[in-house]
Amino acid sequence: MADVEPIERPAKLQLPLLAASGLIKSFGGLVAIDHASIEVAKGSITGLIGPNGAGKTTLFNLLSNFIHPDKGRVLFDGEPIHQLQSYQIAQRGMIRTFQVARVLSRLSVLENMLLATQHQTGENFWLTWFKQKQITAEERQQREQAMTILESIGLAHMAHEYAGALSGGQRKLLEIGRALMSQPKLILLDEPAAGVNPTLIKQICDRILTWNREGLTFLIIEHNMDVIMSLCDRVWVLAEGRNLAVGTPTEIQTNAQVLEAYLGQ
Ligand SMILES: Nc1ncnc2c1ncn2[C@@H]1O[C@H](COP(=O)(O)OP(=O)(O)OP(=O)(O)O)[C@@H](O)[C@H]1O
Repeated sequence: MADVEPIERPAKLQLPLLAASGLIKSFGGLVAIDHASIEVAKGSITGLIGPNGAGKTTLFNLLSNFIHPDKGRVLFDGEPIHQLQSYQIAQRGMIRTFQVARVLSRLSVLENMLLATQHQTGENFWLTWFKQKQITAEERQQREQAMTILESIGLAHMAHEYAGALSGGQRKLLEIGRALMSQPKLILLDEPAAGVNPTLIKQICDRILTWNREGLTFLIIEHNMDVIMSLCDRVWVLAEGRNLAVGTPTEIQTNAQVLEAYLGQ
């Protein structure tokens, strides 16, 4: 019998890492998300833009199940996620950050990083008794991982400072660093450049590009168009809760409807 070539499965490979369709979400009488869809290709840096109040953060909340849609569905890595809690979604590899970075000010920078670690043996009382050696090794490994990430985001020298001492931009970096601790597949970043000085914005963008080259996928909400232009492969535009356009940054930049939506504001 002739050798049989292994069958490739391009269909599976081409599945978007994150795909949402037909999403609707109302708050009282206000339809914040109105039949919106979005796809994030594996390995991409995808942008989500739109005028103020367009529904970007609400869409993020729906994608990560922080709030539940009235209608529509979200698939992460090919699986529906509507029945999962936010922490279970995080365990599957999708982590989000917030417009205002959520760091614990009274904990050190390093402690903030360690809070993010998942599946810790030390969380189980009995294992704590029987597996003391393993816990110590695990904690050491997590501290090393945290310090490596802090190094890469330029915060290693502040590891033992209170997180409350960080600037707004440094808090954003810490939040991204903390997201990396659980080795996600996809990070949803809500305005990583907002309120951050230009030097730090450049540093954040460089880091995002490096992590992306290492295999991490990003979906980014951002008002800073330079950031969108320099980072994104594909950009989705939302206006009044609806999909307005999707394309490359250059296509979006010259799209008449998009310009009108922004200027109309
Ligand atoms: N929990 C809520 N209750 C009531 N209305 C809400 C709620 N969350 C969002 N909205 C409304 O939904 C609409 C979309 O808000 P959202 O914050 O998603 O927009 P956005 O595109 O992220 O805006 P921005 O760029 O200004 O952050 C707005 O009109 C907002 O006031």
